Amino acid sequence: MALKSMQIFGRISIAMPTSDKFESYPPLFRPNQTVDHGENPTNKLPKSASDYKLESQSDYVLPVIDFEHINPQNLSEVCREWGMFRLINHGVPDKLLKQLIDQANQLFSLSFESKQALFNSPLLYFWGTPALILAGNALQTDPHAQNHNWLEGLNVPLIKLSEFQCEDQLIQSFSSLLEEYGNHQTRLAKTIFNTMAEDLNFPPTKSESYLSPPTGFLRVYRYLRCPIAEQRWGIEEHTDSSVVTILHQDQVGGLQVYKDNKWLDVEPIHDTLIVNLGDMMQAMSNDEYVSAKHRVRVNMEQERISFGYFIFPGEGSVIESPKYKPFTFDDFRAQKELDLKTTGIKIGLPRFRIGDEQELPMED
Ligand SMILES: O=C(O)CCC(=O)C(=O)O
Ligand SMILES: [Fe+2]
Repeated sequence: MALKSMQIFGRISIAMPTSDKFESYPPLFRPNQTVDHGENPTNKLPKSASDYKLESQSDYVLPVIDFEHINPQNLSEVCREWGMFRLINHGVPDKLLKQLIDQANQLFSLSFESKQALFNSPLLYFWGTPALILAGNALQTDPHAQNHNWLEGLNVPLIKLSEFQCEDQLIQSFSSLLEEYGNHQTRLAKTIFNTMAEDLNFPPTKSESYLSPPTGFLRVYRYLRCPIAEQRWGIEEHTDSSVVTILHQDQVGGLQVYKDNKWLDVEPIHDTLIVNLGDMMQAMSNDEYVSAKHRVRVNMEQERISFGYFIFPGEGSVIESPKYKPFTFDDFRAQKELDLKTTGIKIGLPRFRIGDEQELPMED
């Protein structure tokens, strides 16, 4: 078998058979390679399986919202209680959902080197921790960082997709699917947001500037098989910074939501999407709605594909609600990036909530 020698991050060299099925993995995530992944005490998974299994299926079923018959009262309750729900009758064709997963699988199965060479703006390839990436601008994480998420992905700003042409047939076809999918996501996000805006009595000018379709972007993820799945996260616990996030996942599972002090599995159910509210929505609602805390587990046997759609307020739109100092999404993002750099964690809304400042870590 042909052997290929590779220099990883200028530090460690490994020999890898070219036909190795882990050739598609970023080197850091290949099994039996010599990088010491080390302990990760702060993010270590609890040992007890019951911690991440539903305690009682009947008490904790993720609420369902029927998009075709959206009931404002139901939606309002779910946004206040959970900040996450399952969306049915969403009108995104089943065929499109399947093709997206199939083609994403094909693309991610290419060798790591091909993926690095093939993907270019607006489909930016990354691996590791996406929280450190600016929307639309893939920034590589420190390869030696211990807290990297066990995934690779594509970051795709929708606004740049319509003019995109690529000679590679698979990428061209995938980007057309993403564009069609993105249009559906915008349609869904607008209706869901407008229903919430009515419940919260936003003035019409605020409603318009609080949700801006040109800011929408997609993340296509492949969570990788992980030999130390008990010690690593697909994505560690977080809240999204968006107004609204919409997720499409394959049948593998791994997404969990935090509710009433428990982590609950968000089971994959065919032909349903998962919607969660982000920090912007929580602030706009003056903390009446919840930005749902969630995380993704990895496993030893299977890769997992998911698609996230994220939408934000318009540029310069000032979020005003009694519990918060007025701020824009740009202010929020800049603060988040500063916090990540100086403290290693996202602090998020408490940075802007009146009265919370005293309790927060100081910036360097
Ligand atoms: O892959 C998933 O199911 C969730 C992804 C996620 O939480 C995120 O991208 O913020
Ligand atoms: Fe998320």
